[in-house]
Amino acid sequence: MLTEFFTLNRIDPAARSLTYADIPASYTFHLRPKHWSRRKKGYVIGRIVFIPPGTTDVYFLRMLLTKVAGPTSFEDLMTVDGRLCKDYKEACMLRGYLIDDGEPEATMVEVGQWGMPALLRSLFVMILVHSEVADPRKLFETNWRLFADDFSYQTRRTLDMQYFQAPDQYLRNEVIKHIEALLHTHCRSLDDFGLPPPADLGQNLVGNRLICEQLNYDVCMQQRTAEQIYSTLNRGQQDAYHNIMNSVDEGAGKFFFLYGHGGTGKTYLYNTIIAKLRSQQKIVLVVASSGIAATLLPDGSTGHSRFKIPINIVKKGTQLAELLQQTSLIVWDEAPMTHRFCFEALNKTLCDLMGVPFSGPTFRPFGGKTVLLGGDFRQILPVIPGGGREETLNASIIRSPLWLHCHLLCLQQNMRINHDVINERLVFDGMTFPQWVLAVGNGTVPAASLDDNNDRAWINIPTCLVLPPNGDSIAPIVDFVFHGLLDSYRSVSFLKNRAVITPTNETVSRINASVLSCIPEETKTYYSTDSLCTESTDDSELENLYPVEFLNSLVFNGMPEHELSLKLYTPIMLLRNIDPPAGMCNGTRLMVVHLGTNAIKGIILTGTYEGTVVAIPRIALNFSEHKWPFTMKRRQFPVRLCYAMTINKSQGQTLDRAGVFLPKPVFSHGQLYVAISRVRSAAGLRFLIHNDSSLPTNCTKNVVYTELYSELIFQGNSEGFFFNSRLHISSPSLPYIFSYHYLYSRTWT
Ligand SMILES: Nc1ncnc2c1ncn2[C@@H]1O[C@H](COP(=O)(O)OP(=O)(O)OP(=O)(O)O)[C@@H](O)[C@H]1O
Repeated sequence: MLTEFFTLNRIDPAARSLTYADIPASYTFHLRPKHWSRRKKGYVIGRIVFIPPGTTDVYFLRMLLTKVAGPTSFEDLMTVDGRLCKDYKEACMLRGYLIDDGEPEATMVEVGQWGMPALLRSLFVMILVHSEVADPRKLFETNWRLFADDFSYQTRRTLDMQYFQAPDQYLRNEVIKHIEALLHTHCRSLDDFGLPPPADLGQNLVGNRLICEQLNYDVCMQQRTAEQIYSTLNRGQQDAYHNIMNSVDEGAGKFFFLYGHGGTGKTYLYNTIIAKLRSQQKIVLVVASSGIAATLLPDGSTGHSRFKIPINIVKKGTQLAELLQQTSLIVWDEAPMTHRFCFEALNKTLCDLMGVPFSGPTFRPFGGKTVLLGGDFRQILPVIPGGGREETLNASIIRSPLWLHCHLLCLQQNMRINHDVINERLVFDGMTFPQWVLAVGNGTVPAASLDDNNDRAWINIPTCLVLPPNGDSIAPIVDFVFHGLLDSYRSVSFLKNRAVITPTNETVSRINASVLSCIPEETKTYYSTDSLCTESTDDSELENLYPVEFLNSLVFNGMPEHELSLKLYTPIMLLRNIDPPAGMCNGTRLMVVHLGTNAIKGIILTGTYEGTVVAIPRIALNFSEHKWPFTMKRRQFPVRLCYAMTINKSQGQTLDRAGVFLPKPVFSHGQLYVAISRVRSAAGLRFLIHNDSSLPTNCTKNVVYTELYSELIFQGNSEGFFFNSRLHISSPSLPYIFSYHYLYSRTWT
């Protein structure tokens, strides 16, 4: 009938004054052949099928047919002032049949001033259903935030996270779901009004506590922090900042390594980037290789615990998988001390989760996530039990295939060092103390000339830093570090700033026992209960072969002693990450303030949680070693006295007074550098060296795997600013890199 109506309008000028709805009053429709002819008698009222208001095309076609007189075709209906509209709705708009959204919009704004979100949602639906809103989608997009206020609040209460800002995507979806339910009560649907259906967001928003935790930040505070720190960044930090932020903003997914010696402001830069991204409601996962470094980062945790490396594989669909998928940036501090397999495992996990192939032209490191590793390769490298130089180097991230994709960012300006009189004084061979520390780290201190020894690793320690030995007594170093112990042994500030540092656990125990014996407090001894882990063996005979007394005598790396003797006010160090979010990490130092039967009460001495009082329970710890055919379980407080600590444990600690006791030389890369770089000034550092009588007492070994540095930077060819076709180096003073000695001697000045 409609086609014939158009035909009639083309041939009969009289019909052109009528609309489709009017035509039956003056014309009759014939079926064979189909056509309209002028009505000769009678009067008929035309009726067009009712179509409820909405956004469907037929609704607007119907509106045109009831209002436009004499159209000659569908195109003619859609043409307004000579312009062919894209659809009937637009034609209605241009012809002025639809009310301008100004009015619904004004209604929303007005009621928005006093109405609650639930009321606004109902109002919106009423307007949709009962008014002919020209563009419901636009009205929704401009107002949905008004409808969502109560969802934000409810989410915060449910999660008990006062700063949690539910992501827009989640809030919008909740609004859509509620509006859909309201429309159903009017027998209408979202589709009727061109509104999007609710998305299936799974459990990845408020259903996923891991994600919520990463969004529970006061965005205004983060923004202020980011702005404030950003304004103080030095040039190198700014360059690195923009490189990293661009990668996140553009979704470029670059892999960066932030390289700089201690004090060049790596942590400062991480903090700026983290605050900026968190202020934008982006997820940043912040981890460090050691628990102690993790406590220095905002909401940091250890890489192993965060990514469940290496045992658990992150399965798709789990909360952790969703968290990783939604992460914008991963920051990993102290990366050089982590085995490259951990990064490779993370790479595979992320590739798997992000659907990126592990190899080939479309491979993207870490599945296309921006990853920022950082640290100082002069420090301790991954510890490989029984491993030598090559095994240690092979475990470094530099030897990983991932390194070829790395963008190396260098920080060179030391922002920490005290340029005080003592530090500026020359200590050795024309070098000031800070220059000498870096030269030790770089392995560029001249070799000592020793009569019977051609090992060039032996170096002379500046004599002003060496204490004269007294037989094999440890008294000189203990006296230097704990000078005034009897007056100050209860003082937190005294204890937190000093320690003896030495390469092995054996010497640590000896020094601890010696200092403990001087403390005028009662000793309390805790004995561990040791057993064989039944799950580790089927051999019931093993229990007879290895009696409990034997297990009590065993000492494993990182294991608390069977006989743990403590006194009030002694400093202890945690040996396990028992509660990282509360600052109780492997390496955290505390002072004992109560020795209970089942718990030890302590005050955290350093880091973000300094001054916090905590309780430490006994826990069960499992240990195994290749040479024993069993796993041993020891139930004990996971602590050790820490008047002295091993060099490896001292990494990350800052001290005012450190005594480096070397009954034997260090044995691994970076140990001497880590030991001497714990202090801020030469005045706080002394050595006690027990060498064979054939060697001078100011002479010791410095183990530095220098090939690491050449592999770090000098790999491959040069390509403009880049040294390797894929290894990119960005540094404001790149030419200095060609002269290592010059570079590192410059950085302290
Ligand atoms: N741009 C800067 N302006 C002011 N102070 C800064 C700046 N950058 C760093 N600092 C300060 O310098 C000191 C060292 O910085 P930071 O701890 O970030 O160095 P780092 O490279 O992480 O050192 P480490 O490797 O020993 O942990 C800190 O006290 C920090 O506040």
